[in-house]
Amino acid sequence: MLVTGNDILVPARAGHYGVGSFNTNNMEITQAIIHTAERLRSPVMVQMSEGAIKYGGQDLANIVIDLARRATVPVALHLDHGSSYESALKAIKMGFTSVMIDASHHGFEDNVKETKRVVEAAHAMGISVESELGRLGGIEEHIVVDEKDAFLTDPEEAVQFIEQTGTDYLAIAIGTSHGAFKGKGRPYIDHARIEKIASLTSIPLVAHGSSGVPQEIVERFRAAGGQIGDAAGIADEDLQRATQFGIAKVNVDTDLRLASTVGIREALMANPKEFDPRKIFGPARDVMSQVIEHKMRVLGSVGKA
Ligand SMILES: O=C(COP(=O)(O)O)N(O)CCCCO
Ligand code: NA
Ligand SMILES: [Zn+2]
Repeated sequence: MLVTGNDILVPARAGHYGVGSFNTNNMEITQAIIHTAERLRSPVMVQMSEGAIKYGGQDLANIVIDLARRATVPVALHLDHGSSYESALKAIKMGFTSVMIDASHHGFEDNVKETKRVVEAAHAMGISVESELGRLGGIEEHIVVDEKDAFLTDPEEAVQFIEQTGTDYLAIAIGTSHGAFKGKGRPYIDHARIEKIASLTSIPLVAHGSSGVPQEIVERFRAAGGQIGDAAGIADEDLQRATQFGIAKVNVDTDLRLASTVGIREALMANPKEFDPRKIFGPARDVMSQVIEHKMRVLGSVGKA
């Protein structure tokens, strides 16, 4: 069933488990996400970035909404990294049940102002809101935040921000970053900071940049002709620990990008004569399902629906 982000995340925070919020850009990714959630009896969030909306538009949103409506587990459709009030409202008009307004690149006051505006409008329409305080490293889609500007979320500021905006859930910067290169080897996750913020707040917390970049997938990517440098993601045990202490929504995009590309490359390498798209995109769906299953088990959301 199609539900709001709060319907999924409030129980997750209370139950000390995480729920994956997976980015989609086409039908096969959407099927892998929702069918795996149904098979494992797991709630799930499907998210589209502004780039995905540009790429697939209402066509893609309708695929998600229809699969979500027919799903036997709770599914929310979430706008990832909404960059403006207009973008958030447009997504709600498209049928999204959860929207992020990411004004984390502004100063505190402007972030509060921008976020508050979206919260008021979204709540008037029964839609949940995610906002962000603090800056991840890596590339935040439309913003390049290099190491020195990347700053982690201040716990006291988080309390103020939540009170002043009414945000339903809050993305915090705790050491993760977007993309396949999250740090030399194992990225540093500031667990003390997560636990401090969680002890001062009661709303679901969000971890961006939470792909694990499994080495097995990276090796298969290279073996099938892919080129990638020293890729590293968040360790399973770091993610497990974070979900025990307040992280309820966990964003995953890179793992699906790598998994789908592995499926496609392996299919084409195995049979150069193949040109049936079902034989090329089908394997992508299968590899993504395996990666999604692993993530749901790590987060503890299996059987929670
Ligand atoms: O936080 C994330 C996903 O992070 P990750 O790159 O670790 O999958 N997202 O918000 C997805 C969009 C960012 C570009 O990938
Ligand atoms: Na998001
Ligand atoms: Zn993100």
